[in-house]
Amino acid sequence: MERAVVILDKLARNALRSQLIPSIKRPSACGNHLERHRSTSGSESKEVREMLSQLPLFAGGEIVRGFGRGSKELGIPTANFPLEVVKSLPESLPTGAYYGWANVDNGPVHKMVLSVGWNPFYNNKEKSVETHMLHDFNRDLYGQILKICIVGYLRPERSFDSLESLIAAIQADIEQAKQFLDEEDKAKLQNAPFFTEKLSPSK
Ligand SMILES: Cc1cc2nc3c(=O)[nH]c(=O)nc-3n(C[C@H](O)[C@H](O)[C@H](O)COP(=O)(O)O)c2cc1C
Ligand SMILES: Nc1ncnc2c1ncn2[C@@H]1O[C@H](COP(=O)(O)OP(=O)(O)O)[C@@H](O)[C@H]1O
Repeated sequence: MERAVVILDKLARNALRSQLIPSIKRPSACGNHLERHRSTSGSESKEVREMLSQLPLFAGGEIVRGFGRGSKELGIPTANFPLEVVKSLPESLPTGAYYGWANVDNGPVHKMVLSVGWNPFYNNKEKSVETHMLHDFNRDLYGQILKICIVGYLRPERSFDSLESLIAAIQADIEQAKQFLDEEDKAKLQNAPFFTEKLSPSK
């Protein structure tokens, strides 16, 4: 069984690079989330710029069990990738919240938000990559193949004073993701051939 693969679609990446990099200077496309970074440190801005140059990123693999907190504690279920997929994403991809597109077993493509990191609120020991699709599946998805297209970055991961604050932050991520993904250059990525192709082994 092909357990985990990651595909970085260079063509699609190059196609978007020309649109995302200038948008750092023109807040119209991705201004909101980058603004949050400008207000912190200069080095973070550079890191965000470097990260954006790698988007979009396409990845896929089997959905495995996490800690089961997403649906029970947060009311926000997340589909977790195995460690092989987590490790094969670029190391320079900063931890934090992202948005993009996702599908399961080559089915319909849905908007999604994504968490990359150690979940400081829970102090996880392993890095995880977790996708919440903005779709009501009403069932678990373990063992099925998740494909994602990471389109943009929202914010760094952080700890929170309370579970309610963590949930509120993710809900805010979801609202932002919905808006950004309606923009034409981001919306078109939901039709990427990657979502219907057979997965090829890790490159
Ligand atoms: C969009 C998004 C943003 C997140 N941001 C944070 C964060 O800033 N800090 C944090 O500790 N966890 C964050 N999480 C991760 C949740 O804590 C995690 O999904 C939850 O613990 C469920 O994990 P599980 O799938 O292992 O049960 C985020 C999750 C999502 C989907
Ligand atoms: N909209 C959705 N987005 C992502 N995963 C979902 C969704 N709906 C159901 N699931 C599935 O729900 C199950 C439970 O999620 P969660 O509570 O986060 O557990 P885990 O920590 O094992 O991932 C997982 O199999 C997940 O794949």
